[in-house]
Amino acid sequence: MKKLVVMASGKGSNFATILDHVKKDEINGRISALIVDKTCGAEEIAKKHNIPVFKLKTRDFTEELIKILAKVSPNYILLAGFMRILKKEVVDRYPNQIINVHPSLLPAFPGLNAVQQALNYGVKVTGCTMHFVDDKLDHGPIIAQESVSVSENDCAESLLAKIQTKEHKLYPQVVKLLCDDKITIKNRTVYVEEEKK
Ligand SMILES: Nc1nc2c(c(=O)[nH]1)N[C@@H](CN(C=O)c1ccc(C(=O)N[C@@H](CCC(=O)O)C(=O)O)cc1)CN2
Ligand SMILES: NCC(=O)N[C@@H]1O[C@H](COP(=O)([O-])[O-])[C@@H](O)[C@H]1O
Repeated sequence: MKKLVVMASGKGSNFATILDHVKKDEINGRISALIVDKTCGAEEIAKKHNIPVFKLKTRDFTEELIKILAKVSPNYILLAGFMRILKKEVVDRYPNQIINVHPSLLPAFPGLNAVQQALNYGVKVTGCTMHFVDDKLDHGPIIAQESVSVSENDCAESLLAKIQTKEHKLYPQVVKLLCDDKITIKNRTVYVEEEKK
């Protein structure tokens, strides 16, 4: 049973989806804590389900975060809409143990407002990416991706909704694979052990 910590800053729809799969025993893991950097929807979800919430208080939250993580001692740290960049001091303590979901097909459109970036560029296909987190931004080895088509009448909200539908499918799948030790990595290539038929 793996210990999971989720980090969020927003509504928490990805957190809620992962929690749902954990509660249905579909994932060999338990969410030990939620870490947030602001009052947010994810915090309300955690409180409703009696999951301990740690709220980062300082602007440079690195030392505070290191102490919290040392106390909880997770196997994996799941960034689910956490909108702050983790410093090298944190990332180096948890090699290949921190993952993130990003609303574009990386390396396209890294950073903030990825969905609007894709619309502004005029791409016909975008999507979401699950990746390991390194000390750079949206640069870590890619674990999995899902695509969505961009229609002419899409706006940022409608396109984000399509992308998040795929995120809510992909994120729990990746967490399940991680908790079942079915993901390995060599250099920048991530290998996923296929389900035995
Ligand atoms: N070391 C890493 N930390 C984080 C990564 C990562 O890949 N490496 N991913 C992000 C998530 N993310 C995109 O997926 C992302 C989050 C935040 C930002 C950003 O520019 N944040 C600003 C503050 C924005 C705000 O407060 O509203 C900043 O930190 O200066 C870009 C991309 C999570 N962390
Ligand atoms: N660059 C990071 C980024 O934009 N992450 C995005 O924040 C959303 C959080 O939604 P949620 O709080 O409902 O899970 C997700 O769609 C995720 O891809």
